[in-house]
Amino acid sequence: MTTEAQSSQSVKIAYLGPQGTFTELALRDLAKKFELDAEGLPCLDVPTALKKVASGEADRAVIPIENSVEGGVNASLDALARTGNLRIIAETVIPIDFCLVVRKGVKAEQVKRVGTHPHAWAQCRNWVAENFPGASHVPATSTAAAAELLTGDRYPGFEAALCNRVAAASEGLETLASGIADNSQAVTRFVMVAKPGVLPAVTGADKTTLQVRLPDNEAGALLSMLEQFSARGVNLSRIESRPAGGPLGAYEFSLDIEGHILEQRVQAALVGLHRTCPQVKFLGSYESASGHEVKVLPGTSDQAFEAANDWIASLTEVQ
Ligand SMILES: O=C(O)C(=O)C[C@]1(C(=O)O)C=C[C@@H](O)C=C1
Repeated sequence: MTTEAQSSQSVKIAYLGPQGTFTELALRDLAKKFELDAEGLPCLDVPTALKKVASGEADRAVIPIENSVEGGVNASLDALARTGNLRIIAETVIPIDFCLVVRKGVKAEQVKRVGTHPHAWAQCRNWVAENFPGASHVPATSTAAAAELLTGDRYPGFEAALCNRVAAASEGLETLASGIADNSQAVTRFVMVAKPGVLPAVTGADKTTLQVRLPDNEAGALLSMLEQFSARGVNLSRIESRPAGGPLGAYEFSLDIEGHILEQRVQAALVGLHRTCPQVKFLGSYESASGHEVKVLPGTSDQAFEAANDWIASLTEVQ
């Protein structure tokens, strides 16, 4: 058998570009971890990166999914749930801090507008308010896209950009400040996505991502969804409500649970969801970046489920 690492063919990985985004840093990190000969395909946005995988133009995509300051990256969560038939196969968590860059020669007092990705702005707005009072945000498709616009000939509508150190090192730019972060602990979680194939192996430190639609207008529907997990000792590490895309008031829940779909307690919870919820999307089981072993509560191990199934079989056996 030839693994991807041994094969001479490179793996095409679509990502939020251009070169020099935090997403590209995450891609390089994942490629190193899985020893992939990665060929990055920079995309304008996350839905485009995912579509490239769905259409077969790319083998994988790397997308930001959750930020410790701003919460879930809605554009990614929605695109992942709607693109259809894609699975998360790995994740990584990257510490985030920013540089404020300008065109060479531009002085700090000339900075009135700051271009960057909305998530980046959310992580630096207090710093900007303190150091550049009155400066406003101009949204860009990514941090590196904002930096790149500053290197062009035309005025991009802002004098400074917030980006990472890689993009800040681009020719023609000058760094006015670095190590910028309203929260010095800020991290962003990125996932690698592929078409369904072989499931990543069970490691004991796994996560499963789901998108669940609740029955409309049913009292206690959220509680009964959560009970499917609690009854099997399955812990949730993230839960977010997202509009279902139809009329006002219809919501889906995007969640990460601890455990792997090949584990019996996770399967039992999914069976319960499937019986009681109009739609359950399985978006992948994969090793968590923390590598922390999942705590399996007494009575919820695979052995406990097998023993219980054997017991039922013994009760129903024809003598
Ligand atoms: O703009 C980038 O560089 C990105 O990779 C996107 C993104 C995000 O979507 O959160 C990634 C990490 C940072 O939190 C800021 C922006």
